[in-house]
Amino acid sequence: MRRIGFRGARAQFGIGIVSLILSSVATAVQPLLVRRLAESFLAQNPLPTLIVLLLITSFLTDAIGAALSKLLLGFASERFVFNLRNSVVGTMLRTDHRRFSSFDRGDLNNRVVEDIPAAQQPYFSTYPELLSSIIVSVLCFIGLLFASLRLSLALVAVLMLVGLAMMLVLRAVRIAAERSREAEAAYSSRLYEMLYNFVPIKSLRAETWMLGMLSRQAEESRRRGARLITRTSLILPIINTGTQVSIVGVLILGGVEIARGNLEPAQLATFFLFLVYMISPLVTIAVSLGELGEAEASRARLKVVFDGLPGEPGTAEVKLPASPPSLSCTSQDLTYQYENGERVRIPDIEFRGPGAYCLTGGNGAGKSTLFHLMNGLYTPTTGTLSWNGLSVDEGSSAEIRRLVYLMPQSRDVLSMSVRDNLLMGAILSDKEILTLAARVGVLDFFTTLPDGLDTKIGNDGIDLSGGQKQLIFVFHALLTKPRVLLLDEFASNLDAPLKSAISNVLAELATDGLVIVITHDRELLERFPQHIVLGRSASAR
Ligand SMILES: Nc1ncnc2c1ncn2[C@@H]1O[C@H](COP(=O)(O)OP(=O)(O)OP(=O)(O)O)[C@@H](O)[C@H]1O
Repeated sequence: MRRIGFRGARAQFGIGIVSLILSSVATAVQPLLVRRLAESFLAQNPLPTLIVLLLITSFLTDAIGAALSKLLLGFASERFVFNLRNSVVGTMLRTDHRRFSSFDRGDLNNRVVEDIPAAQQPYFSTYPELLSSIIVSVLCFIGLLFASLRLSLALVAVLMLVGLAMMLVLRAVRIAAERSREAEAAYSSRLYEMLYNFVPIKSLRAETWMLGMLSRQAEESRRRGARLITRTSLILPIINTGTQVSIVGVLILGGVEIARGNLEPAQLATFFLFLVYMISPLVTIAVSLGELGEAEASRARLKVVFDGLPGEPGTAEVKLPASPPSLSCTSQDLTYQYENGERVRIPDIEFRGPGAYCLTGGNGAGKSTLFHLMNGLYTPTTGTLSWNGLSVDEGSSAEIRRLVYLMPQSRDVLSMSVRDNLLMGAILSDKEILTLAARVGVLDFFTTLPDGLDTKIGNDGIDLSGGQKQLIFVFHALLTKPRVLLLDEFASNLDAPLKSAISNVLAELATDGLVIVITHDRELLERFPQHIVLGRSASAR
């Protein structure tokens, strides 16, 4: 994860850290220089030019170094988020469909949007702040040791007690942060579902019920968030009390030491100066360690995505020829088991191309499952399915999907232009799109769009009817002209003339390819007389 995130950001990160170190060292030498200046004033010597120059230089280095490091680390963190987002989304899109289905989509959305920015926090904010604070604290502590060994040892004793209390609190913070992130992600998933099903929820008057479900999840998230805040809120009081006890202790003990003649007032003043310079870094160290616990919770959630979504195995060699003289798809003892244990048995079937088939059968007979297997999206659990003798398995599935196009039963248009929805990356001219439109008698639909093919669909653009959406899905399939086209209920929303015109295009595709249509539509069943019926056993008629 770190390797991917830092790609292209290493130089900015490196210079940012060097600037930070310079700035921290410049901060830590200031008490020393101030002490020298004060001593010179007390001795009524002339103004020590070198010390003054060094002090001014240290102020400037401190300010410039701190600003530069903030800027460069900020740029590097944006790059880190960008790299990780691209990588996670790329992994999701390339991953095995079956593994992907076991993830909750709302939760995945939350991991990319929320967890990635949270997980970058340590590298670009918390660790650098820790580094800077440790440098200043250590250098100031060395200054303290030189000013008074006894007072330093007393200070260490107080700091150790504070450190112990901090460790206990930080552990509690980390656990609470993990639980809080999980609760937030669960809320995000439920919200995602509500937004996705907004229309059915409204139309079925289920708003109150859905609000209740969301409120319960929000309440859980609030409860866990409150627990995290309770624990985090202990950090500052512990560090403040520790600081106050240290200051008061140093003054009392220092006074006693001066009275006993063991310490000079100037030594106590120097000790005090170093202590004051050390307080702010110590507070930062404590707060940063608390933040690390929260970032760790996000990092663990991202790790699950990286580990749980392995990419599909690539196909080293192209095994299925793009244009064989004939095509055949056969299955033997084929079964597919879903994540929930549901096992679908497919009777032995055989499709032979060129040609067109209708695939029919009762609800739940396994038609869509068979299409997903034929497309390589699913791989057989037992038995075999093969294209021209090439078995559908993990090694061949990506290659099979290159030639076998599946238009699934349920999908939605993308909030992009009509052209993007039609082509989805395919490179085709407007003329090719409009020629097909003219052929199936829907040229008017495309030419009367407000911005032509650039018309946006969705919030900023036009809304489409169910049939118009289906037209766009079918058009995409027809324009890409695959060798094998699997259409799952493509005609349910299309009017009779359009259905008939599209059937003609399909018949033409079937002259040198294979077209299979899942349908119960009488006209289509008559138009494509080769049928395979899935039931208890498949039968070809
Ligand atoms: N994602 C899934 N997870 C678990 N089981 C599933 C899933 N998809 C389908 N099934 C189960 O697999 C069986 C076959 O479903 P499939 O969708 O393939 O049937 P179908 O013939 O296409 O049905 P229909 O005509 O109703 O669309 C059904 O029993 C269904 O419950």
